Amino acid sequence: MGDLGRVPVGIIGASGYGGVQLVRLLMDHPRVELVYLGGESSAGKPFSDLYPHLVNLVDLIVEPIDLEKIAARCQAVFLSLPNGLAYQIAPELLAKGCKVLDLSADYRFTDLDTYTTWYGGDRHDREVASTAVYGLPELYRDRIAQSQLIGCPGCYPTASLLALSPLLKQGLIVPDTAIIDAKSGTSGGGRQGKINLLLAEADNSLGAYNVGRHRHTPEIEQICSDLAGHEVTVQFTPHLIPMVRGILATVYATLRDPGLVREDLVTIYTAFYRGAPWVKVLSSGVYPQTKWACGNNNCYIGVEVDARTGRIIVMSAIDNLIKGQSGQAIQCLNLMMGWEETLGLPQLGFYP
Ligand SMILES: NC(=O)C1=CN([C@@H]2O[C@H](COP(=O)(O)OP(=O)(O)OC[C@H]3O[C@@H](n4cnc5c(N)ncnc54)[C@H](OP(=O)(O)O)[C@@H]3O)[C@@H](O)[C@H]2O)C=CC1
Ligand SMILES: CC(=O)N[C@@H](CCC(=O)OP(=O)(O)O)C(=O)O
Repeated sequence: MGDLGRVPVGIIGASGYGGVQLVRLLMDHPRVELVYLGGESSAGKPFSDLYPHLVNLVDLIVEPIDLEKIAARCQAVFLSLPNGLAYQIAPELLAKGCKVLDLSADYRFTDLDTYTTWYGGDRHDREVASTAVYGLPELYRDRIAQSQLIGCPGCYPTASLLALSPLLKQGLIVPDTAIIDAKSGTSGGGRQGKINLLLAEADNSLGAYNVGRHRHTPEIEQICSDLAGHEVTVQFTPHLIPMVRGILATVYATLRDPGLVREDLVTIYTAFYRGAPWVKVLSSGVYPQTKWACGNNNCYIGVEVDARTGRIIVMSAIDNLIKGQSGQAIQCLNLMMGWEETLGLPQLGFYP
């Protein structure tokens, strides 16, 4: 234990966008002491050299990844690494008594064959992986609280699943009619240099990518199937949009009962998310903007019914780096530690 009952926590992969967002949120968390930041190419550098605006605020130096030392110092460890690394690290940390929150895809799948089909690799950690819980608190709050290993959801799945869950759980839509049209800011691609994320490429441009084959599709389908109680397929199309932060997912599906109107759906969504402090169901006729979610841990949801086509349209807006990543992981840590689910997380962001 650190001082004054604070829990010592570390981040492996602190230099990336997810890592620095975790640093910023954990710095202000009242029950956490940030004691370790780890990395590969950034190891040895003061963290404030990587992010100079944090000078005098974060005085930690990025350290090499030595699991023995990390486990001796940390009670909980966030892994904010590219896919395929967490499963080489998490088993040892867990064996040494750490709680592990992985932000990559490594522990999101109940079926590891699905994982290897989409992500490759050779999983030797099947027993450990079977103990992981999908870190979407709005759906798996109790299981997260009991777990030592959390596979935090991807950013697109978070926005998509929060939009779809009430419909699937209550059998309100015709199976397999869900279409997810989602748009992400460029920070979703991380801080590594990628050509499509250059300003000259992304600015003034909007386009789809990985159409019909994005790796978040099986992740979304896994949770949809769990909610519906039968296999569900979805049509998911991601787009890169010229902004830095935020995701807007617009979800279309055919209603089983064409008599349902917008007000019915608002009532259903409001009831479903009662007790979920980070989901804001908007009033009838109000649709979310990504700007509202920017810098906070909220997911804003607006619903509409088109009586002409018999379809429901649900719009869901999050900050990909907070509710879609670091904030959600901290929400899970809060549950694992038995703290308030809202502790240390921002209610307000940048919007006036
Ligand atoms: N960006 C987003 O909106 C979201 C991202 N995610 C997931 O979160 C994870 C982190 O994403 P993000 O922060 O965007 O990624 P970045 O590319 O910004 O950062 C990657 C981090 O991983 C570290 N790293 C890379 N290779 C290695 C290695 N071989 N060994 C050890 N450390 C390594 C880097 O450290 P160093 O600089 O020291 O080399 C860096 O800190 C990914 O799995 C991503 O898919 C999930 C939801 C949303
Ligand atoms: C804009 C952009 O490039 N977004 C990323 C999604 C980031 C993410 O959530 O990825 P993980 O599932 O690996 O955690 C992408 O489409 O690959």
